[in-house]
Amino acid sequence: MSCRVKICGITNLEDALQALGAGADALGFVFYDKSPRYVSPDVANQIVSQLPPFVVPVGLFVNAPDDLVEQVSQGSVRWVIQFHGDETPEQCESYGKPYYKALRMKPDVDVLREASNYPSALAILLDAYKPGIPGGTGETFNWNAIPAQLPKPLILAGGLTPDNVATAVNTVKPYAVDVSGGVERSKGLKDPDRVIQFINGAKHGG
Ligand SMILES: O=C(O)c1ccccc1NCC(=O)[C@H](O)[C@H](O)COP(=O)(O)O
Repeated sequence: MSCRVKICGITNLEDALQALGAGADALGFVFYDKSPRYVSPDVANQIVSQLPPFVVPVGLFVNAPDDLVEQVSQGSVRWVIQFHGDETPEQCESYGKPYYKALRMKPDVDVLREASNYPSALAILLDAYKPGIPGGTGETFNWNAIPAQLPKPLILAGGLTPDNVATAVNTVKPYAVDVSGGVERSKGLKDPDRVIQFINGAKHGG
């Protein structure tokens, strides 16, 4: 089975449909208002209502208030939630929705221990750590620090690009890869050619 691809930071329908046409499996929508990729719940739910079947829309939150998560979730039964902040396992479970937990690769992080704290997560996403920026850093991290036996499917993120994604997939062998900045033409807008190159690299080695 080839590696799955999540294109994150979708802000408009055109980019969503282009990514799906190129073979994306999941689309990420950032509900963190300090991000240049922020999208409002209304716009995101409007986009999700026009997606074809067999596509996973992923709503991304960073220590968000309950009412924001609920407002988004109630817009469509299709949402999977990606918790990208310091949310506890209890918070992640409290919405009754399937979820991914993102862990940032701080130098001293015990990934196995952290990941095992979220037994109800569908997957664990590993992302680069940059103080003050919770995600979308455009930076890679040391893939050798990823434990071989994670308890959940791994989504690899952080600084992936059309140039390094095939190496990342061959080295780490993740369940899926996740990209934002590496396939943009400007913050929040995707570059169709880079999206195609990235997905080909992830699924077919370039
Ligand atoms: O993308 C953002 O702006 C963002 C902001 C705050 C929290 C998370 C964010 N993105 C999460 C993602 O899933 C990104 O795809 C992931 O961090 C990788 O980003 P990049 O290094 O730009 O590919």
